[in-house]
Amino acid sequence: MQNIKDTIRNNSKYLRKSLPDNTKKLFDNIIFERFKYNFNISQNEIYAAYISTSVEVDTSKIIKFLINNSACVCLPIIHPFSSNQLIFQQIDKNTKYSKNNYGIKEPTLKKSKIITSSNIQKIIVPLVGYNSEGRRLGMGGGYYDRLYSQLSTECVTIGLAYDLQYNFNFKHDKWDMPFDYVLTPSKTLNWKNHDITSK
Ligand SMILES: Nc1nc2c(c(=O)[nH]1)N(C=O)[C@@H](CNc1ccc(C(=O)N[C@@H](CCC(=O)O)C(=O)O)cc1)CN2
Ligand SMILES: Nc1ncnc2c1ncn2[C@@H]1O[C@H](COP(=O)(O)OP(=O)(O)OP(=O)(O)O)[C@@H](O)[C@H]1O
Repeated sequence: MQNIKDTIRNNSKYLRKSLPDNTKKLFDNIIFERFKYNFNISQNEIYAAYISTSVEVDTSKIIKFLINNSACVCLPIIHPFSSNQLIFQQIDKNTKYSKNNYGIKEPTLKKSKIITSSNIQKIIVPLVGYNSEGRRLGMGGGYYDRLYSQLSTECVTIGLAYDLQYNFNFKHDKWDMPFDYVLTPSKTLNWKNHDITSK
């Protein structure tokens, strides 16, 4: 039997998929504008982002913007043997890419470019759903939950989402990643002083 979290996850995935292409493009642009408005990028600031799939908020403009503004940008790679762990790797114009087991594009592993997770200053995170307390529901692999305990306490967590990804019924587990910000087409949500006992 499916548990409640999986049912909510499937429902949010279904809603996310239902956005018409042109609406999605419009929303992605608004979220990009919101990102530029809310975050001042300093030179060499270490940003982690993700390469979006066709149903996720498009990150391509944000990544280009960060690079053009001299941030250090790193992207996740699924660890080749340590299960459900992510490695972050700095990208530049010479970076080669391959697809992981889920068919998601990621940088091809190059040891000299790995960034230690505790050095990430701001992290842009993919999500399936979020709740009113700013907790994240992901794809179900626990990748970002495990990562969270490796991040610095100063690291700013930023979710990018469509408004329909808000889920009133999602009762988070204690390990679910807390967001400092979630940017949606209609709002910039900000949770200050998260009451987190798991970190
Ligand atoms: N763009 C992006 N990159 C990411 C993540 C993400 O959510 N989005 N991840 C966040 O953790 C990690 C990959 N985690 C994943 C965990 C499970 C599935 C998965 O079950 N995929 C299904 C099909 C997708 C679906 O059901 O919609 C499959 O492969 O059968 C995919 C990715 C790392 N990179
Ligand atoms: N810090 C952790 N250490 C070990 N296991 C964990 C940790 N966090 C979560 N898990 C395990 O990972 C599994 C998936 O968790 P969950 O359903 O919350 O994933 P998710 O956040 O939706 O996925 P993802 O982060 O990959 O998008 C759960 O069975 C949970 O027990």
